[in-house]
Amino acid sequence: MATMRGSLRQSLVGLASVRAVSTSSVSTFPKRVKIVEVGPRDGLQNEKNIVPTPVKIRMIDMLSEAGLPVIEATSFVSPKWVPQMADHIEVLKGIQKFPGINYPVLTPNFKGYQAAVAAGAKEVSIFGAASELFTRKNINCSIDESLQRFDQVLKAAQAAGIPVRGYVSCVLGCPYEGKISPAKVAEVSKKMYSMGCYEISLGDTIGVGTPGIMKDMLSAVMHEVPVSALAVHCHDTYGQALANTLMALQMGVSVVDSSVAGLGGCPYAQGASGNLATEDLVYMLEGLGIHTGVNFQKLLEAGAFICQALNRKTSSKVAQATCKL
Ligand SMILES: CC(C)(COP(=O)([O-])OP(=O)([O-])OC[C@H]1O[C@@H](n2cnc3c(N)ncnc32)[C@H](O)[C@@H]1OP(=O)([O-])[O-])[C@@H](O)C(=O)NCCC(=O)NCCSC(=O)C[C@@](C)(O)CC(=O)[O-]
Repeated sequence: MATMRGSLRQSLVGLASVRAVSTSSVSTFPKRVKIVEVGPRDGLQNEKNIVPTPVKIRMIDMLSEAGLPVIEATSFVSPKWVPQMADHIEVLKGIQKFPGINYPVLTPNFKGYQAAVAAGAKEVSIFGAASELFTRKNINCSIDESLQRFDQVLKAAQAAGIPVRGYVSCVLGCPYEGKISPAKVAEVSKKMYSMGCYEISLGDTIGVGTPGIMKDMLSAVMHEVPVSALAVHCHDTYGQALANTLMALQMGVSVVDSSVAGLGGCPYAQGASGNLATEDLVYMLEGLGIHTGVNFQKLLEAGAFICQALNRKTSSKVAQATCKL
């Protein structure tokens, strides 16, 4: 039975390659997409029960074995604000560092940056938002103040040769302010990019966006930041994450954030549910003939491992489908 399941899974994975051949003439998509796996950080930060550190480490090692090129490992935020990430030093020190894989961590301020670098971080991410109220709820300051804090991190990181990624949250809507104008997203993105972030990840934090809104927002941002420096980060609260990501790919974005098993959510964004599932993203990309370099079987295993540890079902449709086979 196990062998039969295995071979059926193989055929499902194989189906992706068949589709890849039939659609390889689609020229509007990037040839290669970099997946930024955020499961160990975004996926776990909202979990009520503290996930044991060895489980987090094993999850990250399995994701490394699956060949994800970037795995966001943890965040150096205040343990009072996000208790789940309090073991950031142990996690970062405990994981295997595979050659060619980056393990960035979130750093909201200089204190977090210093702690992250001392623990061996080779890349950090700062996280702002296009919404004043969300910024206040999430990192306890205004947008302007957040940019001043980020500037301190960026200057230190630049001096140390450490790349910095920047997040802009609430790009398609805010849990506290509602609609967010594309112009505001473009303004904050431009500032963070000009300050030295090598990449700006645009977050639909509460998953309210639809492809049309994604298109308008990206059009505005692409006037200010080159598309090669943009990533999208879609939560799937309203089931739009894959469609929104597809729109971004069609517009030339070639970096996509996702979370294994569709885990995720921000503790300071009411109503935020999981991210786009990495399994669903890989399945779609391979089906489009877009190379990801991810070992699909090992990715499924990593998802099954963390779901078992959390005692919950996967949110990935593809993982659900392969489980039924
Ligand atoms: C930014 C702060 C720290 C400001 O919080 P604050 O209370 O204003 O900070 P403070 O400077 O006044 O310090 C208060 C205490 O926190 C400590 N502290 C200060 N900084 C740190 C630090 N880095 N690491 C550890 N401890 C820290 C500091 O030492 C002090 O400790 P005490 O003296 O009371 O014992 C806080 O608001 C915070 O940690 N927020 C993080 C919230 C968070 O992690 N949210 C989730 C990530 S964002 C997200 O999920 C969205 C994203 C990225 O996925 C994209 C999307 O979906 O849109």
